[in-house]
Amino acid sequence: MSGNSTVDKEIAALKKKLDAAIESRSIIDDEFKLQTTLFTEFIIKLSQATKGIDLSLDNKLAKLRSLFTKSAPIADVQKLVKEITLLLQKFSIKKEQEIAKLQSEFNLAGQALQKVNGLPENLRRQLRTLLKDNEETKEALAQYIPLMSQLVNFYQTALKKGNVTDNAEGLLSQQNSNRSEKTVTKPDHKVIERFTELLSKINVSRQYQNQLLKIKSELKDDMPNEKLFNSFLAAFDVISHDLQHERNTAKVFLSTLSETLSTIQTAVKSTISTQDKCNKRHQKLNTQLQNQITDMASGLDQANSLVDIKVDISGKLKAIANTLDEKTSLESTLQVELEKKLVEMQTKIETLEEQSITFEKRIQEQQAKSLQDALTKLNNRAAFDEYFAKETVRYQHNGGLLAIAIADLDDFKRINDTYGHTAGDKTLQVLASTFKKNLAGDAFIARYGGEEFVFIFRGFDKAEIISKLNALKVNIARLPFKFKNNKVSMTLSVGVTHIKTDDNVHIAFERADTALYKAKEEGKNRVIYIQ
Ligand SMILES: Nc1nc2c(ncn2[C@@H]2O[C@H](COP(=O)(O)OP(=O)(O)OP(=O)(O)O)[C@@H](O)[C@H]2O)c(=O)[nH]1
Repeated sequence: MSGNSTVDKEIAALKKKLDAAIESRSIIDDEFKLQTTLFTEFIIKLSQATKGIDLSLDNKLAKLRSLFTKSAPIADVQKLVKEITLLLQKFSIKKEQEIAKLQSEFNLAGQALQKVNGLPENLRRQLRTLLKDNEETKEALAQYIPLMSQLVNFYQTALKKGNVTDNAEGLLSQQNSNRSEKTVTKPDHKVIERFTELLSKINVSRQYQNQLLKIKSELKDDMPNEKLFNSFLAAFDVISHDLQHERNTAKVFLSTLSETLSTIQTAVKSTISTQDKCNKRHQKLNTQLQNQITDMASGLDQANSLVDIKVDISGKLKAIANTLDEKTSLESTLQVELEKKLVEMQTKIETLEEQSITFEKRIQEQQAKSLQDALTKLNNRAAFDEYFAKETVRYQHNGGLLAIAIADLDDFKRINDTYGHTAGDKTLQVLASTFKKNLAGDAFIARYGGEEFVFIFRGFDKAEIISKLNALKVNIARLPFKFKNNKVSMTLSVGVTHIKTDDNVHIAFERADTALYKAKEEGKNRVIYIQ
């Protein structure tokens, strides 16, 4: 009896375990299905954005989609994602070469247009600027492919994470191991951090910037995986729309340019042939007139009476008048035709002019953006490199005073970790505008990266620079930041040095960096100058 009851108890316990296992399995299955759907959606969007770029890329993406629908092993998916990443990277290089080719074709077409006679002077000038700008710009389209490649890389990391914890546990999981309780899968904090940084680096047209900022502001450490996936998809949508927009702008301009060129070519050809025909017709009419006049003269010789002469002359004068009418009408037809052609050409040129203004604006916008930090709107690192190199050369030629300061926020990681990345971003924006308010007239200001900024001073001695930087430091510490109802103050450490005659940009930068390191070591919130 007692033996039976023990067996019953064991059976009941086993059944309970089995039920729990079945339930936990079904939760895992549901979640995996959901994440698979989101990933498949991402692959579809990636396929749409890259469609037609490369046949083997199209095929691999289609294969990836089918692996997902067949719930293939995650190792196969990873292998394919790796291949796709490599292809995108290869394509990024190819695309750059194609853009260079497109630019040179555009230059040739533009130069041909410049040679057309009668082109309005302002259009000629704009074309010259456009051609010059075009030589230097290749950012516009080239930036997208590496972005896609980064996003795919990102997914690969996410996939690996899923694989490390357990192949069916989810793509971005940091799971709660108690699966019998219904838990929401949370993404890894690092993944959100990297995604946020990537979003900060993406430079899209103004009209799409707010959409990216919105996506970024919605990223939170405690957001569920599916929401993060939706953010990936949304970011991808924005990038792909921007790419489309970019392609369209360039396409519209180039097609207007080629249309105008061919209209001008046709008009010139047809004017030449009309002129040719008219010349022949003119010659014929001239001969006719010549003959009529000769005929009139010979008529005079043979006339017997004044009446005969009158009749003869009046008849011949009528014929001459008719020939002259014909000549005038031919000339006016030619005039009308020429005017028509001119109006047609003018209209085309005006359209081209409008398009070239739009295109020029886009190029200028792209150029400005390629030197501007997307988050703070300060100069970016590329702009700093260019400026610092130029100023150093100038200093080596002309002498004077040139100094570089590197400023780094103290304990900024704490802001991110405690209040989130969006709060961190806002902080960086407020600091950037404080830098501008305090130093704009005195220094070139740039965001070097992360929470590091650089200032270049020209014409100030040690005491003046230290006083300016100390004043800035005090103003930063006074900024009234408030996060989640907590008053927070930020401090700044700065390292600064003057450039010396035998310095190069790297040596000077390193000296300022050493000064910054010293400022951090000595307790932060200070300015250190190194000779
Ligand atoms: N919100 C936000 N954070 C960023 C961005 N770029 C870099 N960071 C963060 O800046 C922090 C830098 O941390 P650390 O290098 O440890 O520096 P720190 O906390 O300021 O410490 P000290 O420099 O020693 O005072 C990291 O948390 C980065 O994620 C950005 O664009 N936005």
